[in-house]
Amino acid sequence: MTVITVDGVTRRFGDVVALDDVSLDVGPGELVGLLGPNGAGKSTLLSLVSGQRRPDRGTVRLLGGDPRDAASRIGLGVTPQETGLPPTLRVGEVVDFVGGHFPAPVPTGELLDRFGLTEMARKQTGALSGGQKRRLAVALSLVGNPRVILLDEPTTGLDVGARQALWDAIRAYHADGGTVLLTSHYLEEVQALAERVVVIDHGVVRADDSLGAILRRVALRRVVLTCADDLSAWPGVARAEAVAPTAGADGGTRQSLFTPDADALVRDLVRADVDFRDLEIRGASLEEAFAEMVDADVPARLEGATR
Ligand SMILES: Nc1ncnc2c1ncn2[C@@H]1O[C@H](COP(=O)(O)OP(=O)(O)OP(=O)(O)O)[C@@H](O)[C@H]1O
Repeated sequence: MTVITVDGVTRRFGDVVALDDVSLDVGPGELVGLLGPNGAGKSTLLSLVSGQRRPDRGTVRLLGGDPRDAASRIGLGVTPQETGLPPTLRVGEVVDFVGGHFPAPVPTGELLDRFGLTEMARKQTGALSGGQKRRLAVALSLVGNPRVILLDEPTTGLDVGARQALWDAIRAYHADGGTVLLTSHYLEEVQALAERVVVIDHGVVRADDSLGAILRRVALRRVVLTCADDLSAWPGVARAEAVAPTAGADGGTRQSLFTPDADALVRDLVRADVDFRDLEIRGASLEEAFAEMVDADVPARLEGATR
């Protein structure tokens, strides 16, 4: 049985199509990173899975049931992007309160210990730092001993140490068999945690693959040159695109060759005496390459980049 099933889901807000025919299955014990730029539709997808919203079209199932039924959500823990903690309640009281809604909550002391919050148990949440609040918000997703957790940008705004500590807690939950669907803007975060990565942009799933496969895809470098031959099938070229205007003033086609090893490709082309000119190599950072992956208008961007 899948833990989360999203099938052909479309969700609009007025004229904005936040999700456009999205399908996604998450199996037991998976740790899936949902990666995408601002406004991609990540939070909307989580809100459908947690039953806060209804899809306009398509179906969403959570642990075999309708997420809008409270019974389906007994096995669910959620950390939303923003958490409003009651400022005058103490940390321990908030954990007790949320845990009280579940049949078999984690004992408060144990949960606080796991998240390094023991010393703050008697502090009012209004007195916590931003990082401490975030830690508490993620801890609260686990208080009900859930089978699956949804984390919306769990470590945004945290310093390196706090981020590592939260990652460790998420990893520990996963190692115990828990299922995790988390969103992030940060490749680094997804890289640190996820086994599977779903890239979403403009409400559309652009890629859904293992972390390794996604990283290989985004780690490509771009070799731009003008050549009379089509080099798209050259060894080492993973993908090729014509760059508009494709024809140079004195003939040849301007083309972008994406490759994991730009140096080796250029050496090969020189050795084979391929007649190319105006060579440019753009070393894409992971961020740049990721942006390229979600950019539907790649040829236009490449044209701009080669000027
Ligand atoms: N309640 C709402 N009313 C109107 N439009 C909304 C609402 N919620 C989301 N949207 C729109 O739907 C689209 C997807 O938003 P969503 O919050 O799901 O994206 P996101 O990927 O989570 O973005 P971010 O990374 O910035 O949190 C955006 O265009 C957003 O403006």
